[in-house]
Amino acid sequence: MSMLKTPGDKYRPFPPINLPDRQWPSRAITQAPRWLSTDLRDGNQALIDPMGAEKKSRFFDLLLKVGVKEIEVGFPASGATDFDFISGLVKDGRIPDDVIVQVLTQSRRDLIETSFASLEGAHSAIVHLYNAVSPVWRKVVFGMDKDQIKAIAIEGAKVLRDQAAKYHGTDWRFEYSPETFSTAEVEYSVEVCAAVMDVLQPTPDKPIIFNLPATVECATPNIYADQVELFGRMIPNRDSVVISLHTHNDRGTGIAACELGLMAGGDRVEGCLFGNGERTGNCDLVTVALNMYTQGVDPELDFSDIDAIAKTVEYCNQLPIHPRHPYVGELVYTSFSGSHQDAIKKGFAAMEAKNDPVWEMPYLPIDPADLGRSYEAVIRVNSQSGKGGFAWVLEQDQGLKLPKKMQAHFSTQVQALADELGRELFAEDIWAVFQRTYKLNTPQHFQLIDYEESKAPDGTRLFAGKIALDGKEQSVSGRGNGLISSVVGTLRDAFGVVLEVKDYSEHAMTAGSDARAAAYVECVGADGKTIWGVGIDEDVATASVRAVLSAANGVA
Ligand SMILES: CC(=O)SCCNC(=O)CCNC(=O)[C@H](O)C(C)(C)COP(=O)(O)OP(=O)(O)OC[C@H]1O[C@@H](n2cnc3c(N)ncnc32)[C@H](O)[C@@H]1OP(=O)(O)O
Ligand SMILES: CC(C)C(=O)C(=O)O
Repeated sequence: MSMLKTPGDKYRPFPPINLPDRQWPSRAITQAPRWLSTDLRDGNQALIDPMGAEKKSRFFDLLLKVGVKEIEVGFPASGATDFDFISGLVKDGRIPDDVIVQVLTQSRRDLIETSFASLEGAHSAIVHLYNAVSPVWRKVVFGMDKDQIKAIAIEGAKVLRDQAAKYHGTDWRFEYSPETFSTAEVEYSVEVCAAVMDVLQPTPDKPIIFNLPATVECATPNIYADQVELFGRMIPNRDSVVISLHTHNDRGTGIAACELGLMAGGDRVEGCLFGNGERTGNCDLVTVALNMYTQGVDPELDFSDIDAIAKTVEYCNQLPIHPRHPYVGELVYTSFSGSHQDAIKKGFAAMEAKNDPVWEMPYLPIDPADLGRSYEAVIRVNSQSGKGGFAWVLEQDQGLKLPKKMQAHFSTQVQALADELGRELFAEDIWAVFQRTYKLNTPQHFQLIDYEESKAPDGTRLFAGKIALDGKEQSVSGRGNGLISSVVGTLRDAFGVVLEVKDYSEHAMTAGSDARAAAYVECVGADGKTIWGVGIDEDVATASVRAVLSAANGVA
C-alpha cells in the first residue's frame, strides 16, 4: 500500500456550513469559560494502562489544586476500578462544596443505573449521557435511522429523569452529548437535543449541558465554530442550555477549534491537562487557559507551578509530555538561535529599564516566571547561537555584562568551540573558554601581587606595587594621569609591554557586602592588534588594574 495519487477517490472534503451571517469571526474571548476536566474519563480511557485508584486519586487532588470546578471522574459502568473510585470520593467526603463531579454513561438503562448508584450520597453531580448521531455511526455502528437514534437519546433521558427522582437527596444536573456532533447534520443534532430537553425540562436556574463533541476532528476549526454558532441559534430555550465544547485533535487543531467554538458561543470547555485523550488527544485545557492569560484574561485556573503539575500528570498517565509542548515543554522558553537570543536579551534589558509591567518581549509570548519557570534556560548556546547567547549565559551564570565590542571579540572563541564540539555549550564550557581567553584563574605571565596608588603634587597618579613575572615577584612603579594609565606606564617601563587603552568600562557584579566588580579594557598593542582584558575583584580599582594586566597577558 502507498499513498494515493488521487486521494479524492477515497476521501471526501468536508462540506462548508451555510452560515453567511456568521458572527464568531469578529468576536474575542473575554472571560474564562466553565472548565470540565475529563482527564479521569476521556483521558483515562485512552491510556495504555488506565489509572488505578492511587493514580486517579492523585490526579483528582491535582485538579482541585489547579482550581478545576467540574471534574468528570470516570465511567462508573466500566468496572469496579471506576465505580469504587467514584463512590469512594463521595463516601470519603473528598468532593469540596464548590466542586461538582460528573460521570459518563452510554444510553443504556443498566449502565445509567450503575452510574447513579456510584454517586449515591453526593451533594450534587452531573450525569452525562451520550449516543452518536452522525450518518456513519447511524449506518455502521447502530444500523438505525434518524428516528431510532433519537429514540435512544429519549429513552436514556427518561432513565436519567427517573433515577434522579429515586436518588432525590442529590442535586442532579444533566449533560447530553450528541456524540460525533461535528460530523453530523447540525439540524439533526438540534432535533435530538430538543427531544432530550423535552424529557428533562431544564430551566435557566437548572440548565441542561449540551456538549458538542468533535469526537473525531474531520474539518478545519472554522467549520466547528460555524456548527456551534448554528446550534446556539437553533436550540430552543437557549437560556436553559449550557453549550459545552469537546474537541479532539485528529487534524492537530483541537485547541483552535475550541477557541473558535468559544467565540461562537461555547460556555464550557471539556478537555485534559496537556491534551491527553483519545488518539491524538483531547483539547489541552492548559494551552487554552494560558492562551487566554496571554490576552490578559484571567482563566481562573492556577498553573503557577507548571512543572510540578506536568510531573504529576506524566506519572498518572505514564506518558511523556513533548519537550516542545506549548507552555510546559522543556524547550518552549529556550532559544538556541542567534537572532532570537539577541532579541530576547534586548527584551529583558528593556523590561528592566521601563517602568510598567506590560509584557513586551520578543519571542516569548508569556513570562516563564508566571508559570514558575526560571529565566536560566531561556537562552542556550550551540553553533546556531550568536553574541547575545553567550553574553546572556555569562551574565546569568557569572554576573558579567560584557561590553558589546568585547562580545564580538569573544564570539569567535565560542563559535570555534561550538563547531569543534558539535553540541550544546553549557555555562561551564563558556566560562572555561572565557577564563582561558582572558587569562583569568590560569597561570599568568603577569600576576598582580599587591599595589598602592598615590597622587603626586602635580596631580598625576603613581602606581607602586609588586607584579610577578612568570611567578617571580618584582617591585615596579609607573606614573600616569589616572590609575589605568599609571599601570600602562608601569608595564611599559618595567617590562617593555606597549598598550594603548581605547576603552574602559566597569560594573558591579552582585549586590550586598560580598559585592564584586568587573572591569573591561580594550587596548591596542604595538602591532596594532586589539586586545581585551578583564579584571574581577572586590575592589573596583583593583579590578581595573587586573583588567590591564589581563590585556598584557594577552600580548605576552
Ligand atoms: C467518544 C467516547 O469517548 S465515548 C466513551 C467511551 N468510553 C468507553 O467506552 C469506556 C468505558 N466503556 C466500557 O467499559 C464498556 O464499553 C462498557 C462496560 C460500558 C460496555 O461494554 P459492553 O456492554 O461490552 O458494550 P460495548 O461497549 O462493546 O458496546 C457495544 C454496544 O453498545 C451500543 N452502544 C454504543 N454506544 C452506545 C450509546 N452511547 N448508547 C447506547 N448504546 C450504545 C453499541 O451499538 C453496541 O450495541 P450492540 O451490541 O447491539 O451492537
Ligand atoms: C462522549 C463524548 C463526549 C466524547 O468523549 C467524544 O465525543 O469525544
